Amino acid sequence: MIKINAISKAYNNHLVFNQVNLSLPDHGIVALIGPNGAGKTTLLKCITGIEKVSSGTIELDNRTIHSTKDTFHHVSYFLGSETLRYELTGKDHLLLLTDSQLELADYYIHQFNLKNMLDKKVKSYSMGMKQMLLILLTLALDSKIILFDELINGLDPTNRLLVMNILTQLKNEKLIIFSSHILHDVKELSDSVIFIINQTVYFYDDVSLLDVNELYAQHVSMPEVK
Ligand SMILES: Nc1ncnc2c1ncn2[C@@H]1O[C@H](COP(=O)(O)OP(=O)(O)OP(=O)(O)O)[C@@H](O)[C@H]1O
Repeated sequence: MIKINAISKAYNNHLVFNQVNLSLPDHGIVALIGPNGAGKTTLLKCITGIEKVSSGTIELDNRTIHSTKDTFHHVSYFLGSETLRYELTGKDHLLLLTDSQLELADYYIHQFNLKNMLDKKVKSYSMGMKQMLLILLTLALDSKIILFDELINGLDPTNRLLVMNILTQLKNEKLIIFSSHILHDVKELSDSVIFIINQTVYFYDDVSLLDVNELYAQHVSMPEVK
């Protein structure tokens, strides 16, 4: 469904990744890992069409993605809380949804126990509350492809488990790609892994055959724990 053909991406003269080829599965959970600044967010933005690739192509169902217009009905994404309107309440954000999306939103509001916070303005939300509102909105769009940038890093253990359970339920029908620095979550949640390091992108299609900590340690020097 998503096919990445020899893409390279540079910001001015700074090369982020070079000659990447990937064929992503049409459903399942893919973790995106790599050190700070490796290019995880950039890759997600290229898949959404927010960022243009410098060369190569990304295809969605055999059609090249040129901009967000090409992914609008197929890809929903969670790329940070700056997309929220701070003077509006959580409920105001739901007004953007269609009737069927609202129905789905109601289901997730119940599952995540979010009812109480929705009447409050987003500016009064904690980081985790903003994250939960974004997760709610992203899931309610019911897209076939869902991208989450640092999805669960800021959630408390209850919300983390609730979100992980929902994603596990959805993975048979959707492709979910989430970036994370928490290797434990990667092992627990994902079916496959994209690892970005030194401008190179590796894809491991079966996480059960992979030692994620070992992979990371092979490429990134880690300080000793004192
Ligand atoms: N809009 C931009 N203009 C110029 N350089 C950028 C831009 N966005 C990202 N970069 C650079 O591209 C590289 C990759 O950044 P990116 O945000 O994709 O990394 P990341 O893997 O998501 O990092 P982190 O784990 O810290 O979130 C970094 O060197 C960053 O400075």
